[in-house]
Amino acid sequence: MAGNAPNAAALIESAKKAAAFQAVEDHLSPTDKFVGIGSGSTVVYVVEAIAAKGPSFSANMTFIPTGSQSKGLIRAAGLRLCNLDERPVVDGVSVALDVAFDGADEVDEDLNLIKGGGACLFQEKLVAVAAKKFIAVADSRKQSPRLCTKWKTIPIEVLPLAAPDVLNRLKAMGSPNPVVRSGLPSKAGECVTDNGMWIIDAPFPPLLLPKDLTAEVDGNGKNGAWEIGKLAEELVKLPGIVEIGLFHGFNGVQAVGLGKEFQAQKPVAAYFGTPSGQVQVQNAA
Ligand SMILES: O=C[C@H](O)[C@H](O)[C@H](O)COP(=O)(O)O
Repeated sequence: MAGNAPNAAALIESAKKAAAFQAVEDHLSPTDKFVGIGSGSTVVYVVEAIAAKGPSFSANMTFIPTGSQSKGLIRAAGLRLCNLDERPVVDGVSVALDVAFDGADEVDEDLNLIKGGGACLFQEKLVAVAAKKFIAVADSRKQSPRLCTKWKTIPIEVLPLAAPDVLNRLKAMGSPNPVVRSGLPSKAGECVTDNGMWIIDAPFPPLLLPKDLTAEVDGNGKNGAWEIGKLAEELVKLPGIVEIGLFHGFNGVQAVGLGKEFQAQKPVAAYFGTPSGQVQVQNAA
């Protein structure tokens, strides 16, 4: 019955769905109050999984979006919506999200992420760092030993006015051909983000982890090889860059020990659906 075999696109969709449903099952507790909902095609299944639990499960939950797509998903599912800046303040601090779920374009072996393939990286990072626990959901094509191996560019959100200078600076840092992302085929001209900014896609050679550094390789880009943390540090210093699609550093659980709550960009776990229907879970060490 080869004619009835699911095609590759259908297998990818079912892989995303399996990852999302398993992640929600494992990490959304009935007692959670504030839940971050990311952007992209995999997160659609996160919302589906939450809705499938029935209205009583989420009756006491409030959902925080990462952009207009995410807002629409929350509304369409009949879930309670609250913008990031509108959540309650307790003792002078906005309450932390109990958990946030989001997709990823590439995930390395230390759970660093590239995000922004759908131009939503800025609000996604704000929501991720506001969460005690961040969970990535994806299909297994996104798994990679080092970032910029499969997804070869870093999405960078920039002020449109600054784009020409940022492009020049990125070239000077060793990015061979950074480009402003086009809005085509759906929009003529540049891709404009939910924040009114543009996206630059900057290619870099595969990014090193701290453990890759040696006396010969210091990861500062001089030989074309950047270590993630060093590159991120240089990029965010560039005037005109609003945010970068590298999610790196430490996760929410480690952040508590470091006294750096609201600064954790990395997930505590990534869920990858495979075309064979399995879900592989990559937990933080
Ligand atoms: O800007 C978009 C987001 O970072 C997405 O979460 C990311 O691109 C992954 O999207 P998808 O689940 O469609 O692969």
